[in-house]
Amino acid sequence: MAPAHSKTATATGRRLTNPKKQQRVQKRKRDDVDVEALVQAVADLDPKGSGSGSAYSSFTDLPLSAPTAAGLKAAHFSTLTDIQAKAVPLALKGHDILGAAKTGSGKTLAFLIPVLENLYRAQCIGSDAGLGAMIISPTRELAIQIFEVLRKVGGKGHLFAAGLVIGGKSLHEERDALARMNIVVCTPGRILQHLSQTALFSVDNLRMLVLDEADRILDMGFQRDVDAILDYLPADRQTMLFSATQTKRVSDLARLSLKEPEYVAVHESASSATPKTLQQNYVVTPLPDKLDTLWSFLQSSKKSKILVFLSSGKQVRFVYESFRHMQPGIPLLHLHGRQKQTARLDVTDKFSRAKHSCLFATDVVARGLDFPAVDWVVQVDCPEDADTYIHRVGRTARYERDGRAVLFLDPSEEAGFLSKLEQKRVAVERINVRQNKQKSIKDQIQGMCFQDPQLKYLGQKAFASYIRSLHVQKDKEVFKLESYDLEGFAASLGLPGAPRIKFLKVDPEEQKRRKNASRQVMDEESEEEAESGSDADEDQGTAKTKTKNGVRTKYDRMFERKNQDVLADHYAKMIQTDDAGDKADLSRLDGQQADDDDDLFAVKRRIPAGDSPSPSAVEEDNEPSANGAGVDPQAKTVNIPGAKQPLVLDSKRREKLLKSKRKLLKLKDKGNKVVFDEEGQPHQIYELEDEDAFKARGAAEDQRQRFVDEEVERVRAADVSDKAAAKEKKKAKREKRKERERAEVAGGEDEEDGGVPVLEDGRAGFADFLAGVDDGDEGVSEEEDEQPPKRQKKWFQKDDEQVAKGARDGREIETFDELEAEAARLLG
Ligand SMILES: Nc1ncnc2c1ncn2[C@@H]1O[C@H](COP(=O)(O)OP(=O)(O)OP(=O)(O)O)[C@@H](O)[C@H]1O
Repeated sequence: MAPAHSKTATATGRRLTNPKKQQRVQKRKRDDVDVEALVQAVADLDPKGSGSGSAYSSFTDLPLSAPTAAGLKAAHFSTLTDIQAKAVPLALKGHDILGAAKTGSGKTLAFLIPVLENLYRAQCIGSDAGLGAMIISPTRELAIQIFEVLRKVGGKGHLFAAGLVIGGKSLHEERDALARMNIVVCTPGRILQHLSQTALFSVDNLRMLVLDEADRILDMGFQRDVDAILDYLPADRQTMLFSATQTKRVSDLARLSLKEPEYVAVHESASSATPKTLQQNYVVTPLPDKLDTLWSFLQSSKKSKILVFLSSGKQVRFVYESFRHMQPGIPLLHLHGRQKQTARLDVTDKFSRAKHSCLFATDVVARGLDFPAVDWVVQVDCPEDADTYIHRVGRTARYERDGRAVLFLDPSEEAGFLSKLEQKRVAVERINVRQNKQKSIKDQIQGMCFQDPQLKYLGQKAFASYIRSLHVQKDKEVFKLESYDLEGFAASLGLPGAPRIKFLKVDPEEQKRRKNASRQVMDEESEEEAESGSDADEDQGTAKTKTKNGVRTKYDRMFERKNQDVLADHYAKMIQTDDAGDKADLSRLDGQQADDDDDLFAVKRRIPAGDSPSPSAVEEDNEPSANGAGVDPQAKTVNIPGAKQPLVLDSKRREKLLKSKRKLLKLKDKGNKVVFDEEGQPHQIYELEDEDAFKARGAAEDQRQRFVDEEVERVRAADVSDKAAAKEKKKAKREKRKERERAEVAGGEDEEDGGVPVLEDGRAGFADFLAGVDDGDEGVSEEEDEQPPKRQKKWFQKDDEQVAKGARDGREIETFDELEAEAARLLG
């Protein structure tokens, strides 16, 4: 099989002089004979099984073309799995198929083999033949995986042009390739884009349509795209649907215009809907303790390959970033739908190849992905329904391998979700976490969030998105928002309190109380000020005057806010991006894409329009111009170094202003005079002490003298105690050295006897090295005592003097030139 861009078989009928072309034509003739025989063999095929009525067990039992048989052999596929044995013969005969089988049971080959074979028998090969088969997958990762299997099996001799259309490349590139494809593996959104925009892309010859993870593709999320795609496709085609949790809705089947579909459900009568080799458990862990439990789990499973499911990309990012900082001792990876395509591919590839690793992911990897040898699937956040549970746990225990899965449930979710699982024939057994293994990481996370505002920001986003995910859950028997300990959950994400979420109804009484409380405080304050009879307020403008009247404006509230700079970086960027109409990359932690549910936050500290974004955030984006100003071409703002706010370029006059340095000076901050205290801390000038109070403490000279005396006394006392401490240290060290020498003399007993470890060259080891370091003047080590005293560098000496002298230090003046230079130095 050739990729879409390579040459396909040449049309027959022309005189061919090229030997390669002649060979190809001969092969085609042979193929023609093959094809005729195959068509006959398929017509004779009994889809129910071999002659004796039993299902087919080997691929060699089926009438397959030579290239497909060779591909299967090369990939070491010899026996058919149950779903393949039942679905492939029916599909070869052209039936529409509704295929359902457990996860990891080989459904991909069950539709790929018929695709290759049916197109081969129809000789739908080469660019003239047009597109013969379309395989739709819900995610890019799964589409890539299907394409890889197609290449593996079809790559041994088939001449089809096959391609992937999942986005990530330019439309133009994909368009050119699409025009020549016989088989396309695609995602719904991207293929629809081509169907509606690419003039040369014809689907008139399409014979086969396959929906992998059909129930997902047909559900609400893709409904519009899929319906639009179906409108373009010819009605006369073979349609195949596959999934571990198959749709049976009549409306879905009608949408797809299936013709007397064969329902092939191999595990329907099985006692469990999940693989037999999968061990499934759950632990009840309250929401605030989930991260503790996850951390403790990772600590005890470092030599495993683990896939951890969380409910949203924000959860994934927060857990990944915070755990990464705490270095769990197992390589961490993360994957969610908002990552860039290249990053997603890189992560799936790394996780596939890893022996021991932990991947935090959203449901973007819940379906279809065939990561090799996953030991554990951990569901930290409860899945939305039992089907999602089945797909998630299906990432382990694939094709007869063993695997384990554990589900974390909040006490409020336990009864509801277990009954849903039971209805779907999924049995999970409760286990408890060993208390001696459970470790709390709440303090660590809180500490990290305190130090790193970006992590705290991620925590807030994670909180909001999790609450939203609970809020939008359809199954209210399982997800009862009021039953969760949200304050505790916020604390477990390192937040000082639960952020307020718009859709969470606040008790109206409480809301009223909060409003009135702040007004009361302001009223009390203004009353106090009025009583003190200060006139100063009136000079400070309307804000305070109004406060006196009991009316608070939004400006009052703005100036009352504390810690305004904590998240300024993020909010500034957020506002900037919004303004530019571009939801671009907000994250500076790992370069991932922006989030789109910011509206969930009742942002209490949004930066007012007049305030400038933090300089660092703006400077990063802006290129410096000739006069030092950085221009952001999208936002049309300019950063003026030293100016309080960026200059908005909204008129020609302002653009001209940029060219005049003198005029720019007007925009710059004039600067503030500050006074430094004893500790070197700057203070505003108005913070200076009142002159009268200063005078009341005596004459200035007396005060100075008193201060000097006190300081001298303090330094003297400190000196005495320092010397005593240094003496003690020196004594202890001498004792230690003597002890060591005694030990060496006594026959060099080895260090296993408790002595100080000795390095190979006889030097003392690390412990002794530490003991030899001293910070006091008196504590200089004895070896150093024996060395000639180092010349002290005079505190006023310049470095260049030192360099000039350094060349001559330690030796006599020998030449006349040197003598002259020395004389010049002494004079000058
Ligand atoms: N006939 C076969 N012989 C040996 N291995 C097979 C065979 N068919 C499939 N496999 C292997 O089984 C694994 C699972 O196959 P596949 O991904 O097709 O499962 P699936 O049923 O599509 O799973 P899911 O429901 O999760 O999408 C793959 O690693 C595949 O290589």
